[in-house]
Amino acid sequence: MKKILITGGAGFIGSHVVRRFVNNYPDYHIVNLDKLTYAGNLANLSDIEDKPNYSFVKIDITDASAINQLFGRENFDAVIHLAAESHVDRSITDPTAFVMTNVIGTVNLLNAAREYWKDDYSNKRFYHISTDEVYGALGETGMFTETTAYDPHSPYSASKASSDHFVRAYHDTYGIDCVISNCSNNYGSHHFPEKLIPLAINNIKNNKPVPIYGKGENVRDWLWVEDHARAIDVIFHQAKAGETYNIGGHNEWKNIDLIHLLCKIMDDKLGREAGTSAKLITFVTDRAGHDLRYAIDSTKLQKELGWTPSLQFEEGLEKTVDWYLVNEEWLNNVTSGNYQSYYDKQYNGR
Ligand SMILES: Cc1cn([C@H]2C[C@H](O)[C@@H](COP(=O)(O)OP(=O)(O)O[C@H]3O[C@H](C)C(=O)[C@H](O)[C@H]3O)O2)c(=O)[nH]c1=O
Repeated sequence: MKKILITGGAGFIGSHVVRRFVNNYPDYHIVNLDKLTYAGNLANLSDIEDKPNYSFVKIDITDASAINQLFGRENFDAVIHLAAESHVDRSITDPTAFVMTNVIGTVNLLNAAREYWKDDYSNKRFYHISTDEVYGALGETGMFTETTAYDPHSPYSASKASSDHFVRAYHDTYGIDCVISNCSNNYGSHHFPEKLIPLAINNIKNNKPVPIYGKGENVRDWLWVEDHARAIDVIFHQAKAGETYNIGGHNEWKNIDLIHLLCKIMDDKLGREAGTSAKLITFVTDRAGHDLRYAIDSTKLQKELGWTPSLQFEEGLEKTVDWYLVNEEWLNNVTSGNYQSYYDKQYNGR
């Protein structure tokens, strides 16, 4: 049985990866490591938490000794590293938290891999999940490829760029089998409502203003989170050591156009008169250093490993809205801060 450490498994993307691996690979044991910050929520995994091939450990990756003890106790075959501070706005107000978790935390994991796998790196794998924001910003044309030079602008993207560099350095210097993927914006279920799409869904539902930074002209490439989890599965199993893959939806939207589409879906779903939700759109002060456009070319992943996105955006957005409307309790819990009590109830004393 393979033992795989997935870090950040209680977060948005992480929980989709954990669910996929636990369900699809009964012969793997998945250890989910998460600090359970405001954005980590074990309720995201309530459907798989009792499976025999799943366990959870609450650890902060900035705690090197806790990481080393874990590696000493468990004989991991691989690490899929998703744990990160991920919200660009928070990185602008508190950059140090991003350096600590995203840079120091990643180096702590790499050091543990280096120490505990040193007898034979060949059968191990360290897979770092990263972002397209490391490449910087595009004008109106062009796309990021795997050879685009790094040019991060926000403290968040600078911390992810730095952690990518460390992962490559440990591959080149110590020979650890490392793989990196850089993905575009994700959307789907279990997304903490501070990011654009879930925040807008929550605000529209509650008749609150939907804040659009600047003029809403910024462009993002949106990918359904389950397609990202499938890409991670494919890359984890098939990529050669040292490789990097870009992952994207080939699905660019200006923020304002996306929000208008979302408002239309919400009007339909909530039985509101057409145009009601759009009245909530409120233009607010722009994000500092706001990157104009991200667009990512995933041809390499498609050609070499055969992955393509499965879901059309309009359909995926509707599915996402449905999920939030049905899972009102989840949304109320995360927005009221109650979700921590879920952890206390489920895991304290175990
Ligand atoms: C929260 C919010 C955002 N925005 C704008 C800012 C961006 O142009 C766009 C998406 O913002 P969001 O914060 O949802 O995501 P990004 O800043 O693009 O970054 C996200 O996608 C990448 C790949 C990651 O790697 C990040 O971890 C992830 O957070 O909407 C608004 O106009 N209003 C709002 O209230």
